Parts: sequence; C-alpha cells; structure tokens
Amino acid sequence: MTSQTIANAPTSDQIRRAPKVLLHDHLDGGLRPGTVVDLARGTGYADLPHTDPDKLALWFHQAADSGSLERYLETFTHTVGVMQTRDALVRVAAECAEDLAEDGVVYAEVRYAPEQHLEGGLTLEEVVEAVNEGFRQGERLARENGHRIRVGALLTAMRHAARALEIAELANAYRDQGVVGFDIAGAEAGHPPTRHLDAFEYLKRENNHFTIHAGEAFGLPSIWQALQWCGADRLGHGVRIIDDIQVRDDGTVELGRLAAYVRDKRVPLELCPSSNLQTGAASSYADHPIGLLRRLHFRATVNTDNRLMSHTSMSREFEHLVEAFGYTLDDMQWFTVNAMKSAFIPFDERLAMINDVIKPGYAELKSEWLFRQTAYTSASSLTEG
Ligand SMILES: O=c1[nH]cnc2c1ncn2[C@H]1C[C@H](O)[C@@H](CO)O1
Ligand SMILES: [Zn+2]
Repeated sequence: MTSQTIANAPTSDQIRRAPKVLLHDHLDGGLRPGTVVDLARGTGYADLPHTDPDKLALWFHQAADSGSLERYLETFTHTVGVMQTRDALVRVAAECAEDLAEDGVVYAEVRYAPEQHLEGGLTLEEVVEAVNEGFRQGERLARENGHRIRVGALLTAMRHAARALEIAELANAYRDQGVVGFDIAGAEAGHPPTRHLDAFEYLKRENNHFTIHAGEAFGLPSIWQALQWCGADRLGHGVRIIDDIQVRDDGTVELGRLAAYVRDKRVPLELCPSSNLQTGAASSYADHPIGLLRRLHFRATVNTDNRLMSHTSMSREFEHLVEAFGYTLDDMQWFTVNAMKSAFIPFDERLAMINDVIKPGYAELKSEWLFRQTAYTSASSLTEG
C-alpha cells in the first residue's frame, strides 16, 4: 500500500464515528453473548453449548464458519430458543438498538421471523409489539448516551414454511407502527421464492415494500425469480449477480441482461461480506464481489447480516473493506448514501437523513482529516527542511 492510501485511509475511530446505515441485520443473529447466557438461565433453556459468554461467542463464530448456508443457519436454534418470551424479545431488541447506535449506525432496518417466537405462547401480534417496544427503549437509551438512531423492523417469513401471506398481512397491519417492510429468509436451495407469490402480490397491492434473500447460496435463477416473478424492491445479498458479469483480460467488462437490469434499475444489493465468507459465497474480503460492484456503480450497500455469528459490526465490515480495497471516507459515504436511498421509509425522511445527518457527519470527519493532513505535511516539510 502506498503512503498516499495510508494517509487517506480512515482510522478505526473515524470509521466508528462515521454515520452508517444498515439495511440487513437479523435480530436473532445479533444478540450479546452474555444476554444469550442470561436468557437461557432465566427461561430454562438447557441446550446451550457453553454457559461462559466468551466461549459461547467463539462457538457461534466457529460453528457458523462452516462454508455452508444450511450449517450456518443451524446456529440460530440457540438464539431463537432463548427469544420465546415478551421480556426476552424486549431486551434483545433494546440491546440491538443500543449496540448499533454505539457503533455509529444512525438508521437501521432489523429483521426477524415472528413465526419463530411463538413457542412460549405469544401471538404473532404480541411478538411484533414486544420487539417494537424494545427498539423504542433502545433508541431512548442510546439518546441518553449521546447517540441518535432510528430502527425500523422488517418482518421475515421463513422460505421453507408456509406462513408468508400471514406474515405479509402482519407487516401490513403494523406498517405505521414500527414495521417498514417484509422479507423472506432461510435455506435458499430447493425453496424458491415463487412459492410465496401470494404474499408478494398482496404486498404489491398494498403498495408495501419487501426484500428477498436471493443470490447468496444459489445463483442467478434465484435473483431473477426474486425480481421478475416476485417483484422484490431489494435483494438480500444478491452477491451472485457477479456470475452475470464478465471481466475480460483487457479489463473491459460485459454485463449480461440480468446484471444490466439490476444496475440500470438501481436495484439495491444488501451485501454482507463477512457472512458471505462464512457461508462460502466468497473466498476472501479482497476477492469479494463488492469491489467490482462498487467500481461498476451498482447500488451496493454494506451490511452485517448476523453480528453474533460473524463476530462483526458495521464498523468491522468497513474496516475489512478499507483494508482490502483502500476505501476512503468518500467510499464509506457513497455506500451509506446508497443504503439510505434504498431504505423503506418515506422519500422525504430518507432525504432529510442524507442531508441533515449523513452528509454533515462525513463533512465533519473529512475536515478532521484535512487538518490531520496539514499537520502531517508541515511536520514532514520541517523534517525534510
Ligand atoms: O444469510 C442468511 N440467509 C438466509 N437466511 C438467514 C440468513 N441469516 C439469517 N437467516 C435466517 C435465520 C433466522 O432465524 C431468520 C430470521 O431472522 O433468518
Ligand atoms: Zn440475512
């Protein structure tokens, strides 16, 4: 790396303080390890592989590091297992909002599957209300600690199950009460999103928004179905769109019809680099398709997916990308504005976040960098003179 790129690289502290926007984060993939242990004790959940929080954190990370989406998803048995009571859901949601705010996230859409939290006798509505209460509590606590964050919920239906329409109706019912959209997740191979067309058609008739996990473990057909059959507003991951992009030896690039459609229509890609490394969708940060997709000006965004399983945060994701691609604060701002433009809240609110929070935040950090640069230049000219 040249001294120029080192001087331009944001520091860890700047990355953390930079305003960030997160569109793809699973509530049941982001618990604090200590909270999993506490909740298991409190609710009588006896199946945790460890009761020491550090050992448990390592277990989640290693077990998820399997190279297969199916095995990665098995680890959720334990987090979902301890999220079956109202108090547990409120606590997990509040801590999620606090942790994201502490990490410099100013806007987040956090998803979870209500149908997976009914074992303790809660109704779907009670699940949504508990999580909403937790998010509001976390936003308040964050504000008391000097951070501002807004968190919206996405309701996920599991693609192997048959409750998508019911969950879509639930998302619509809570639309103006903290729920901003709908998603489907779960193992991709063998579970095409077209099985849930009734849910997507219902949401379209209601002028509502949805994203679909597609193009993660399975390639282009899954992305094509999500967009052209189901009408997804965004792609959860979508990273395999790279299979429709040809880079020739002379550096020229050719987009296939689907990749061209995704770029032309500005379809947001909710890219999750660390998660992709764990499930085998990419082999290293430096080889992750995000580098090419950013260069080609796709509507790429950076996301965490599952902070517990991937031992990550938004700041960590950006640190990896800064190291792999030499990204600067300008690149971070580009990804952040892309994400804010792609959020499911109304246009005027997205615009206000961009103009009043994101741009001023980056301008402030860049001005710090300018002063650092002046100090660096005058110090080196003194030594050289
Ligand atoms: O990366 C993912 N791909 C597909 N499904 C996922 C991913 N991460 C989490 N999930 C599943 C497991 C969770 O229990 C569910 C709802 O958050 O969504
Ligand atoms: Zn996901």
